[in-house]
Amino acid sequence: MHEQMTFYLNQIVEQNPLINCLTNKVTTNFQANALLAIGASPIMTDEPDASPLVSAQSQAIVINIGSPFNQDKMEAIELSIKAAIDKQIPVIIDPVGVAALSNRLAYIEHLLSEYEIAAVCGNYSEIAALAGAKSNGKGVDGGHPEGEMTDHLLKVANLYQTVVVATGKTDYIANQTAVYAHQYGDALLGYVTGTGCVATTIVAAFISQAPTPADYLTAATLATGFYAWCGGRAVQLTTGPGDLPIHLLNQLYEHSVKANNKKTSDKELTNLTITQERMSSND
Ligand SMILES: Nc1ncnc2c1ncn2[C@@H]1O[C@H](COP(=O)(O)OP(=O)(O)OP(=O)(O)O)[C@@H](O)[C@H]1O
Ligand SMILES: Cc1ncsc1CCO
Repeated sequence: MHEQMTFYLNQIVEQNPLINCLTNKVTTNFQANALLAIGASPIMTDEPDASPLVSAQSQAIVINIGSPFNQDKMEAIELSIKAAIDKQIPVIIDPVGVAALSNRLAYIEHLLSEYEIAAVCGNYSEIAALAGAKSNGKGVDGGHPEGEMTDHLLKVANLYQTVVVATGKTDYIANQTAVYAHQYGDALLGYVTGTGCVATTIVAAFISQAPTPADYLTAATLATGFYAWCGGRAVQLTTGPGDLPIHLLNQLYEHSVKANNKKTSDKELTNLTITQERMSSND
């Protein structure tokens, strides 16, 4: 696990992957800074003319339908997805707001059905909504959906043949056959907007360095583990939500770019382990 984590973190720092984020106006700056902190290269485009061109040159693209979500954005999204898939560039979707708004749910279901999506990353309510469960979400918040989260993840993974990430108290990561889980985060992360959107961009950076699509599950599992682990450590250094993003960005940087520059093994990271939660929907 530690070797794989080091592989992905070093790859990101050394390859400096371009990650095009078609994202929302609330969290765009936080996402860009988090990508820079781990050694990736962010670009935020959501114009129908520019975005597909940038997507075709990127190493991964992020589709986040948080506000604005309008005709221009939808056009940019579909053209970008087509441009990326044409070049086998992974597409990662953050289904913001699908638990609260039926038109967004229908749109994300359309994207997942129509295109080969590398991963879909949302909070509990968003993933439950995609699984057709009663999600109890409010606005863009996570909430406590009915049913078992692992069932919801496996259902979405099987419906759309994709990797699924659900963030919350426990982060779950699944494909059609297995679910992984860890609890490295901290509830304080829920008091800062965009910590889930940032999680998705970190997943995109890791997936951009996956040797093959068969490695997307591992990449997403390592990404969420690394991110939540940095989040948990950041919380220990904060006095509240105000300075949490500062410490989170510092931790992301400390254990990626800075560790890579030192060329010595990051001993603190060796404590990070992630276990398999269950095998398939029949278990
Ligand atoms: N109760 C909790 N305990 C521990 N960690 C948590 C908790 N809630 C969220 N997290 C962590 O916070 C991060 C963001 O997850 P969350 O589910 O809050 O995202 P989100 O609702 O999509 O956020 P946003 O929409 O603001 O971007 C994840 O890394 C997750 O592990
Ligand atoms: C608060 C908010 N509203 C639309 S997008 C967004 C960022 C968190 O999802």
